[in-house]
Amino acid sequence: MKRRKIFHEIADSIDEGMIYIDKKRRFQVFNHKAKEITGVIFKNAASHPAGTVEDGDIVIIADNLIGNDDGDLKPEDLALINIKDKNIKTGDALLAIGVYKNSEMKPVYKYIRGNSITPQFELSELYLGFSVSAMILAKESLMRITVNNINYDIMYLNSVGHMVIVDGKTGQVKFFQEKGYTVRKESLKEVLTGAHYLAKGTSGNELEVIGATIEDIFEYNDLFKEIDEILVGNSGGICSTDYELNKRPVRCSIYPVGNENGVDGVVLKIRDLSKMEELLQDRNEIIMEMEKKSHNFNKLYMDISADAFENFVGNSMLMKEVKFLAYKSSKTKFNVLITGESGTGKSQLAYEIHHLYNKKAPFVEVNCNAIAPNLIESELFGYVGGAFTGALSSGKTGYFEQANGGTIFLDEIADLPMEMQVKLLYVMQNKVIYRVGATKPTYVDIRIITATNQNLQKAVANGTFRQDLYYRINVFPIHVPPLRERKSDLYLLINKILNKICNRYNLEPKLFSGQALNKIMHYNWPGNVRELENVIERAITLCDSNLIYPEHINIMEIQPQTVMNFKKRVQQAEKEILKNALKEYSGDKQKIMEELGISKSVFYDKLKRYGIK
Ligand SMILES: Nc1ncnc2c1ncn2[C@@H]1O[C@H](COP(=O)(O)OP(=O)(O)OP(=O)(O)O)[C@@H](O)[C@H]1O
Repeated sequence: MKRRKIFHEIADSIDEGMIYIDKKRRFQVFNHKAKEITGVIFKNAASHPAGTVEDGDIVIIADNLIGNDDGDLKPEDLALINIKDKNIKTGDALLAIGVYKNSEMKPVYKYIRGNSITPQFELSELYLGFSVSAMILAKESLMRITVNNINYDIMYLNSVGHMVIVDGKTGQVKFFQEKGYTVRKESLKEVLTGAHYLAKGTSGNELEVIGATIEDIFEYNDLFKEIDEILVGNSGGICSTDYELNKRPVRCSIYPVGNENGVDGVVLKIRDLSKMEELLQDRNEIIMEMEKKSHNFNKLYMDISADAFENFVGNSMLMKEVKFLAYKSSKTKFNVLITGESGTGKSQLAYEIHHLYNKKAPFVEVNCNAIAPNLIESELFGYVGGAFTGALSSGKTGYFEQANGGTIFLDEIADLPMEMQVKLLYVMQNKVIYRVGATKPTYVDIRIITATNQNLQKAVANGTFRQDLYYRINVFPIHVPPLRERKSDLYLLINKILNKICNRYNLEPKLFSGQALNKIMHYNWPGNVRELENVIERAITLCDSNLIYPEHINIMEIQPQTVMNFKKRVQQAEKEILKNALKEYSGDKQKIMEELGISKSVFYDKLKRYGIK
């Protein structure tokens, strides 16, 4: 017994969260630091005794996203403080002061659609003689409720419902929200609807965790799934992996304890990552540092300047090879053929080659597949005035002339019609073009880069692509490998794309939470960088704060595009649009129908078909 007490005291003296879970999934050790990190106990000076909300108490609420991280609060629940406003919707941000279960006392409140919240959203009142205010500081991710000049702050990552209860007669603060409300079962909704809350700041009323099971204390999530795997011997433990616990970011290491007969339990070590944004920032900087070093390495061996390929990231061996070839080809005017699956970065690479060669010269990109066959000649080579019915009398410059002195990039070259293939070959051999209807040639000085996701050799064998043209364009072939063959590039790509999209939409920089990053890194990306880009763009649109969570990453629905027929793709896009609209307009169906311009019957039919609730 004595030994056990000493052991607990030692555990409490460690400045790192330490928990031991036995084979029956019960907590046997839960040291002081772990209790602090998970919110079982508090370090704050402020305190209040245990109790419940009572009629006549003043309730002050700050909630940045009704229905999220507040115990699933519904706008109707606000009737408990006499707010019966049908315009308040789930997803709104709300500040409110009212008296509990008193239909005489007028509440004061304001609300705003959650996604349009201002940097400082504030409500201040002299309410029943007490000076009270509530505010949401979105930039600082801070909610502050002030009662008689004392601040009750709560930081949030994504969203949280903050509440302070004041005794209506004495003005004493009876309850304030703190981190760890989930383990203590003290969400805004639970306490507002009468749940008993524990004391804070006094040791007598501490939540009892020793002997409790995982589910008694926490919401089951990926961390506990991993622990269960280790307990049954399916996994050997993990080191420094980021998870969420109580909606708080934590970094965990899990070690199995046991002998040759099996696992007896696990030791879980946790570190608070509330300052995770800083950590992620640090991590990004380290990666960038490594990237720079690696560029320097390249410089030594390949003479590639440090800022080359700024927008074409990838440090895997395969990508180094691609960059090396691209760099070499940029030093010459050879025709380059870039092959690779759809969305792997062929167009981007073509631009990089051009840019390295001469960034001031024109770069004209043409998708051979996107121009109607009867227009392709006049689009590529232009025409003289009156060349055909409907032609401009002044004539028109074609893409080749526009690219004169620079690069023309012919994407999807395999789709160039046969008769145009002959003309292209002529241009390549003679460096001249003929505008449609012209009798005199125009000289052009152009580098031609072509790309395809098809097998051109096969096309030659099938007779759909000219062999002589194939040899002409294929002087310098570069193959861009699919993502599945260069997984180590994922991290760099994710960060590059994230910054690119935030810049494009003029958004504050965003970061991935540890689990979000895990999710995106562990998905088996088939081959497509564009697909990755789409997922990141969607996650950015769905995420309201500057941290992206796993639920914003919709990858289970992605299917390799090549095996999806047209109808399926349309259905997937429809489903996506509906889900995003429901989120954006907080479920306001009337508004969504108006915005999307669809009738009620079509709207409900599609909701039903796609199983959207
Ligand atoms: N290595 C990379 N670094 C940064 N961004 C990349 C990289 N590769 C691709 N991208 C981005 O992914 C998207 C798709 O790339 P791109 O359009 O170049 O693919 P593609 O192979 O030409 O596609 P397709 O020919 O099938 O239309 C682009 O937005 C591009 O900027």
